[in-house]
Amino acid sequence: MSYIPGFANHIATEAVAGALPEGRNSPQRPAFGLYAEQFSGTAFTAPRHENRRSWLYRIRPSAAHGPYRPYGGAALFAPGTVDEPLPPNRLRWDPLAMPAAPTDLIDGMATMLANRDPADLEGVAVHIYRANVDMERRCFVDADGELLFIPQQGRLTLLTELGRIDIAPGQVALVPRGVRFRALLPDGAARGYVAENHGSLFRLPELGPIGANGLANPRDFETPVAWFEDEEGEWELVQKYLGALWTVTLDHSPLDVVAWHGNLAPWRYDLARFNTIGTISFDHPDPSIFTMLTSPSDVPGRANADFVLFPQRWMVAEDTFRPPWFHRNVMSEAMGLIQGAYDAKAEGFAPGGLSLHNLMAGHGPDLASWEGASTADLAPHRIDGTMAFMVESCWPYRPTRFALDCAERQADYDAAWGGFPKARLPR
Ligand SMILES: O=C(O)Cc1cc(O)ccc1O
Ligand SMILES: [Fe+2]
Repeated sequence: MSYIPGFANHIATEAVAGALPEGRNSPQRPAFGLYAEQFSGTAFTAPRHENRRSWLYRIRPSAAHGPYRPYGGAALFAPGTVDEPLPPNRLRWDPLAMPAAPTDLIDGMATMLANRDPADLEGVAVHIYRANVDMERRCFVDADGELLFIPQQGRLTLLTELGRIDIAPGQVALVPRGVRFRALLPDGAARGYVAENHGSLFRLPELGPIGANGLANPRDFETPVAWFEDEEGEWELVQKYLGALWTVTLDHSPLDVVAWHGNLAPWRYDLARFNTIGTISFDHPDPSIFTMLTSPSDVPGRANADFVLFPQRWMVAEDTFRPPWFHRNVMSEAMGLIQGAYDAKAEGFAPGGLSLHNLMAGHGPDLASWEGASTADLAPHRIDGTMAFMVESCWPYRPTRFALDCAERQADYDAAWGGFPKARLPR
């Protein structure tokens, strides 16, 4: 399976020679009787540099379906968040247990945190998936936002309308809003995170004085070439729409796009390609230096969602407390860990776990990390074998009922900041 490098480039690809019209989008009779369909990710009138759309040439129009009915499965996926007053508590979870029964990616999705209503076209939700069977004769489509898949355990194959994406822990993939797909699990079991962005599309951040290169470079994003399946018989299509799940039965696989062109398409990215930038003098920079993707809000500089990476890297700062400092922010921080240990949390934050430090919550290094980093010899030191991430949002997150009540929620997270010695002022 091959991929085309670049971020949001205009691509033209066909799985059958002659399927893609030349020089026009909507010929009177597309080749082979294919149906031409425009697929938009932004308003028609969005500024040119933000405008994202593709033209799909498919075996049947995606309009060919009956009425959707409420979907009875995936009880933990998009159940809504608790509406009681939200205490200003920090929250943390151990990795969620793998399911005992056969469970595919969609039924294995547990929504943990969300903010805003998908109908606002703002906000972001954080889900965790645990799955052990392939999606067979079953597809999923999210009308509520683009899906950033962050595997933590086991490979994922995403068979999407616009091509096939293979990812493993250490890689991420993005499926745009409205792209139908099904997921296969080559390792039999998989766990990971999904950031669902209801707001403006994720893009690469501005680089300012960093210059023309650095952080995630556009050439390292990979978009799959056209791929399709021509399958008949009963197929289920589950849709997430305005915060609820719906199902419809089709008489064919909806993954029937034979050719497409445009700049709205899924991609994958290898996190090892991230060009991490940090201090070579003193002080720990703000975590915005680690931004891989950003979804701006309407307020300049205040992200609807930032996807931020904390990769393995060298720490060389002189006369500096090197891990993240103590802080309280107006932004809200959901964090996950793909591999290794996170430098601000010596204890209790396991790969596959999740934490939430919401609006103005005091947080930072736990006691053990603070003790270690305050007394460490400041020779150059490499933080190895780690990859943490943050989904930072200007909208405070609310947990779901499941997130609050599940056995994996740590009852004693506040203890991470217990036992700090009092400062000793001169008498
Ligand atoms: O809270 C965290 O661990 C995330 C974080 C990391 C960092 O390097 C600086 C600030 C920050 O919020
Ligand atoms: Fe933080």
